[in-house]
Amino acid sequence: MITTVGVLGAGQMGNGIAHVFAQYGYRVFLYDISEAQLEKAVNTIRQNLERQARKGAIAESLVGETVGRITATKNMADLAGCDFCVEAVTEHEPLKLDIFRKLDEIVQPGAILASNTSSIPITKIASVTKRPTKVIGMHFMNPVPVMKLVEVIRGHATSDETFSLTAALVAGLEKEMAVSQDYPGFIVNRVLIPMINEAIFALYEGIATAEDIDKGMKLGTNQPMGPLVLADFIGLDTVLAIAGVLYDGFKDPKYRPCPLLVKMVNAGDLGRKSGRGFYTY
Ligand SMILES: NC(=O)c1ccc[n+]([C@@H]2O[C@H](COP(=O)([O-])OP(=O)(O)OC[C@H]3O[C@@H](n4cnc5c(N)ncnc54)[C@H](O)[C@@H]3O)[C@@H](O)[C@H]2O)c1
Repeated sequence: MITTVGVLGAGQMGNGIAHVFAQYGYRVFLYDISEAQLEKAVNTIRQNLERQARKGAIAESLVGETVGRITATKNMADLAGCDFCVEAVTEHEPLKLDIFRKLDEIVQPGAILASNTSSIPITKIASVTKRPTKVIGMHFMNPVPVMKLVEVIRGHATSDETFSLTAALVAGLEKEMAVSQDYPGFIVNRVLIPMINEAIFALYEGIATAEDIDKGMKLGTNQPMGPLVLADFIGLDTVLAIAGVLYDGFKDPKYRPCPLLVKMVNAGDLGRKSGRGFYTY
């Protein structure tokens, strides 16, 4: 039975994943290398729960109870007793492989190790562990407490048991699952990132302003937000990393990241999280 969950990475996804598991009664260990990120994550979770309570979505008493189930830690060894771990550190393959190598050594052998990666092959992540049958992709959408979908990705070795337990966990969090095979970008980012990248090309080539590109796509195709606003929301470093995985994975020039995206990431304009991207925050 899964009662204790480890979440690795306390950024925008990690805090949302910790929030949802804790809200549904799981004991959560939230790990990050950065003290500041851990502090920010716990504050964000509290504020988001308070907002949910104000809207009447959850009982007032759940705020303290939920936050109380989360232990923030800079020590990965605290995750040793977890039954299930979800990794949500920066989208950088060597970093993820390193984290999974360590996690595999630390966490009890029966535990499932999931990755929230947007695009890095689950099969490759699983290959650095001694438990590839227990490694799976569990790709939450941003913001996690709000978005209904979890994309579940089966690596080459993922067992039926691991898949069933993960599927049950998704249902228990009252989310919907879309199942993908393990190919670059899975389902959502295979379709989404080329659209965002094309919107950035449209801006780069002077076809229209950012505002008009977003207005065109928002009102013209009935999307809740335009692709450049969405890119700022996701984080331009993450968008670039996913575009790079698609480009490398398929070796097809149609996935080449727009030079403007590369330049903005080099400049540190990462979108909402840095205060500036295609828009200023
Ligand atoms: N942003 C999105 O919309 C979105 C959506 C779905 C999935 N994802 C995926 O979720 C993951 C995290 O993305 P994010 O948007 O939360 O990024 P983020 O930049 O907000 O957070 C990343 C966190 O990882 C931490 N970190 C970096 N190196 C670490 C290490 N060695 N050990 C522990 N923690 C470390 C950082 O301190 C930071 O808190 C990525 O794989 C990304 O592709 C992102």
